[in-house]
Order: sequence, then C-alpha cells, then structure tokens
Amino acid sequence: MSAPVLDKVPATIVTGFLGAGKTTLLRHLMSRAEGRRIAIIVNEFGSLGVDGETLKDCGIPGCEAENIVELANGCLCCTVADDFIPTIEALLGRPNPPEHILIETSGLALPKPLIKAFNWPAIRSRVTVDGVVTVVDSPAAAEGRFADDPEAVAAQRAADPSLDHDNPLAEVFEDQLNAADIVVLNKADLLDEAALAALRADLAPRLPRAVKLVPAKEGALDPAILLGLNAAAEDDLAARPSHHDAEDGAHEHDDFESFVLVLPEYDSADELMRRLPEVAARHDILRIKGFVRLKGKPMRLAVQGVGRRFRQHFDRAWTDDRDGHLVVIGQTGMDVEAIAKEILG
Ligand SMILES: Nc1nc2c(ncn2[C@@H]2O[C@H](COP(=O)(O)OP(=O)(O)OP(=O)(O)O)[C@@H](O)[C@H]2O)c(=O)[nH]1
Repeated sequence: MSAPVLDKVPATIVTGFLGAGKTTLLRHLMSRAEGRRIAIIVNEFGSLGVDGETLKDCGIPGCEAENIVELANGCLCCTVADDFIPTIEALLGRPNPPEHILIETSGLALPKPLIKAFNWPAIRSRVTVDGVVTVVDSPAAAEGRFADDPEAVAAQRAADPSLDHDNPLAEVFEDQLNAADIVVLNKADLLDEAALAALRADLAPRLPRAVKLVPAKEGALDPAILLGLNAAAEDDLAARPSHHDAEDGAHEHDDFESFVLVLPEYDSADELMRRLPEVAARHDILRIKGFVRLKGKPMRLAVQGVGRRFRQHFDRAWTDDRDGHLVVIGQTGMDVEAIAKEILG
C-alpha cells in the first residue's frame, strides 16, 4: 500500500454489473460512516434515478439529499467532461467539502475512462481514486451469465480475428474486473461454499493483478476493508487493461437499452410480482426496478429484479402523485412492446 495522499480527497469507485449489489453495498457503507462527511455520486443507465431515490430514502444518516448527486441518463464513463468533472468541482467547492467521495457507476459503465478523468487538470491535484471496488453478482457469474459461448466465439473469430467476445455482458464484466483494487463476491448467501470456491478459482487468474476477492452478503463489509486503499488508481492505468484501450477508451453502449413502463394503480401487487420473473426469463431481461402504487396504501412498493430474481418492500410513503413505474434494462433489440404487454397483463 502506498503512503496516504493527505492533501487529496479520496474517492472510491464502486462498479459492477447491473444488479450486482452496488447500491446495497453503499447503503451498508453509509450505515457505518460514523460521522464522516461522505458525498455520493450515483450514475444510472436509464432515465429514472431509482438508485438515487433508494439511497435518499434509506433513512441512514449521511444519505440526505444534499449529500447525493444523481447523474442519470447516460453513462458516467461517456459524460466525464459535461457531468462528472463539474460535479466533483462543485463538491470540492462546498464550504464543508466531503472527506470522502463514493461513486456508484452504472452497471454498464466501463470504469477506466472514469479513473482516467481523475487526471484532468481541473481536479487532479485535489482528488484521487482511493480504490475501485468491483461488486460481482456471484450466483449470476457462477451460472455463466458473463461467459462467452466458446463455439460462437470461435466462429466469430474466424470471420474477424480482432473479436474476442460474443457476449456483450462478458466484455463489460471483464473491464470492471480489470479495474478492480478489490473484488466483492456479493450475494454469497445464494451459493454454497463449494460454488463460491469454484467462482473464486475461476475469477482469480483472470484478474490482471493480485487483488483480494472478498465474499459478502448484502454488501455488508467493514468500511476498513473497502476504504483507505490508497491505490491512486489514476496513476496506475496501465495495470488496468480495458477492451477499449486501442480506441483510447472510446466505446458505445449500444449493446444495451432501457425503457420506462408506467404502471396503473393496483389493488394488490401479487399478480404483477408473479408475472415479472416469468417475463424477465422469457425475454432475458437483465434488470427491472421501480416503484408500484397500490390502492389505498400510502406507502410505495419498491420492486427490484435482477434476471429472474425479484424482491419487493414498502420503502416509504409517496410524496407526490407520480404513477408507479418500472425501469426495464436489457440487451438491444428486446421486444419492448411484448414485454410491456406481458407485464401489464
Ligand atoms: N440474495 C441477495 N440479494 C442481494 C444481495 N445484495 C443485493 N441484493 C439484491 O439484489 C438486488 C439489486 O441490488 P442493488 O444494490 O440495487 O444492485 P445495483 O448493483 O445497485 O443495481 P444497478 O444499479 O441497477 O446496477 C436488490 O434486490 C438487492 O436487495 C445479497 O448479498 N444477496
């Protein structure tokens, strides 16, 4: 570990594929912040900031709205100049600047362009990347969600030798692993010891450097494990290879798309919650999240789906008369009309 960079504000980048548990991990970190002044920047794929709302409404001290900056609609990795640098400058310019900055990337973001942004002259002398925390959805990785189909890759390579993946998920997943200073094997509750050990054995040799792989349930790790890594990742870019190094980081997100589905008010959410995993499985949807409005109930029902695994809980009272809605994220070309119809029933 290098010596602490005392004059710079440390920033921790929390990355990981859609639904891996980044927001959950942040919430846990905040619950153990012990009075430290922490600012959170949340970036999301999709036009509605569900993660930001989830954090603001979690009731944990420190998660008040003024400490959370939402950068929705677009991937932080592509909007560095317009969104990210000004946000960091604004945070540092506060009368009481944060002592630590936590950045949750979108599940589809490539971390390297973001790490690189810390070398921009406007912020370089004032902030440093303390560490990149890559959160892995362990059961999804163990199921081979981020793996290529070897036959398809071989066929594609025959046609174009520069291609190395047939699965766009694999590419994002690998870039996120390659950037890591620590890898959190989250959702460890959903795998047995043997499966977790097998996943560790699979991932460890794929990491470009020796970094720790730490299992976690609900992202619950001691802040001492995740913060204070003193990695200065922006000085160490060569050790974090990306699939887009050849294009100097330039990339598209056109492998993925999202849409927002406005929901009616329901008497009961039972039928909807029964349908959602079925529709998600049928259409291979990656992520569904949002809030459901129930007749006669002041509380809103927060719904979270990753693949076909869904959870729901009443998070807080509605404070506006907005309709219930779900953000649906999948690979480009998903049948939006059919999905909407099948969810609405
Ligand atoms: N079983 C289980 N579920 C978890 C765990 N951690 C998070 N989840 C659930 O996984 C879902 C997604 O968690 P989030 O924290 O929202 O994931 P995220 O990475 O922030 O999601 P995106 O921002 O959409 O990429 C939620 O339903 C969480 O409650 C865990 O350790 N075990």
